[in-house]
Amino acid sequence: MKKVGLVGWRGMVGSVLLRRMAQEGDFGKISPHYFSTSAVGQIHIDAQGKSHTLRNAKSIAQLAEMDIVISCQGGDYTKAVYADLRGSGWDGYWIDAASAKRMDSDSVIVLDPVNRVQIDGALDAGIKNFIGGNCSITLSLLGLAGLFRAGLVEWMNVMTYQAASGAGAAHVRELLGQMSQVSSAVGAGLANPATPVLSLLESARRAMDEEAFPITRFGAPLAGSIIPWIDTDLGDGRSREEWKGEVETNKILNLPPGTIAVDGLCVRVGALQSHSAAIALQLKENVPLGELEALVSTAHAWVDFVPNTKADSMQRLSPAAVSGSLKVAVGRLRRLNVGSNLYSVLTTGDQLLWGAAEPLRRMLNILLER
Ligand SMILES: NC(=O)C1=CN([C@@H]2O[C@H](COP(=O)(O)OP(=O)(O)OC[C@H]3O[C@@H](n4cnc5c(N)ncnc54)[C@H](OP(=O)(O)O)[C@@H]3O)[C@@H](O)[C@H]2O)C=CC1
Ligand SMILES: N[C@@H](CC(=O)OP(=O)(O)O)C(=O)O
Repeated sequence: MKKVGLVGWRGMVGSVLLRRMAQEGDFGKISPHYFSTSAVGQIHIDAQGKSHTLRNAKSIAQLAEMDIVISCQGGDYTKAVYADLRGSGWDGYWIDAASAKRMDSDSVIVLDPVNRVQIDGALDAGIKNFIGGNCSITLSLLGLAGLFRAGLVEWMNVMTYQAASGAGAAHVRELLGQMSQVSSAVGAGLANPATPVLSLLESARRAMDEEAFPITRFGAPLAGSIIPWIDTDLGDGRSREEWKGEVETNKILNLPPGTIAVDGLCVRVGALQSHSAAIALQLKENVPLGELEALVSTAHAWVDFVPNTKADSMQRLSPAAVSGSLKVAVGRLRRLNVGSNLYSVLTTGDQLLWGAAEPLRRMLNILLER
């Protein structure tokens, strides 16, 4: 059995990955080795009740014993160990959720319902690094796979609504802490139906302005607000999250850089789990809505096509409707009245599942099946 080193399994993406691997019986196919950056030597009891001594995620020698390493630890970790691990002569497979190696020429971004051919070609060519894509891009490509496959998309304007959990475990705690402080501030007034709503809003605003309001992680209030910047400032007006849109889309689709133009604003919202994107799609030709719907909904098993009605959209097309499932909901498909062959669409999916853990889990299985 292949020795598989699991790094970052305590984090959100890592925990979801382990849960999915247990659900799908993947642990029966591998010899798992649990690594840690913070609790080396401690005992971990896995989902099967088996006990493991945590190995040192910073030890190149211990990592080099693995046939496959799956890291959900983050980009700083990848930057700290990857080069030394390869430098030590290690020839194993590196599967990673972080962005650090995504755009390197010796890696493939994995999203097998969209680019399985490319993954197989890369394996045949001896590529050893398989990296999960950015969660927003992954979910949009998965939702619109049928349109890309048909070669219909000329450009996309992607405006995201990204959940707090996209930023990591500590950020989720901070958002819940913010919600809790706002809730405490309005609690008594809310209980009294006679309290004027403007006074409730003022109490909430005052709580958000207080010095004790927790904003260490996000840098600004998110509960009751939005944060219109995700990841670093590239200095040209774009955030790094926005830059990823075009470069990753074209790399995933195996197209020369810039073939499909992608741009838009990435915005953090107070959703807890699941990223959404409102997309303006410029198609190369005029396609009847029914045909677009058929292309989108039959692309693969995970698309949930939502008819463009108020009732369906409210019930099925939201983070609340899809969180915790592998469904990628696609709806609000209609023509936009501001140009020709221009359409709107909204995608939403769980960024911890299809947006992060599931492509890695499936890549592991692709390796095990070869
Ligand atoms: N969150 C998401 O939706 C997505 C994340 N990614 C990428 O995946 C990687 C991991 O992200 P994510 O899982 O969100 O990161 P987390 O912050 O949840 O976890 C990363 C590591 O932080 C350490 N950690 C510190 N405090 C805690 C805590 N309270 N609870 C759990 N872990 C803690 C753990 O390491 P240790 O046990 O060694 O201390 C853990 O492995 C990143 O590169 C991210 O960019 C990609 C797509 C989507
Ligand atoms: N940056 C994304 C999540 C993520 O980790 O993306 P990436 O793997 O591209 O850094 C978010 O905060 O929602």
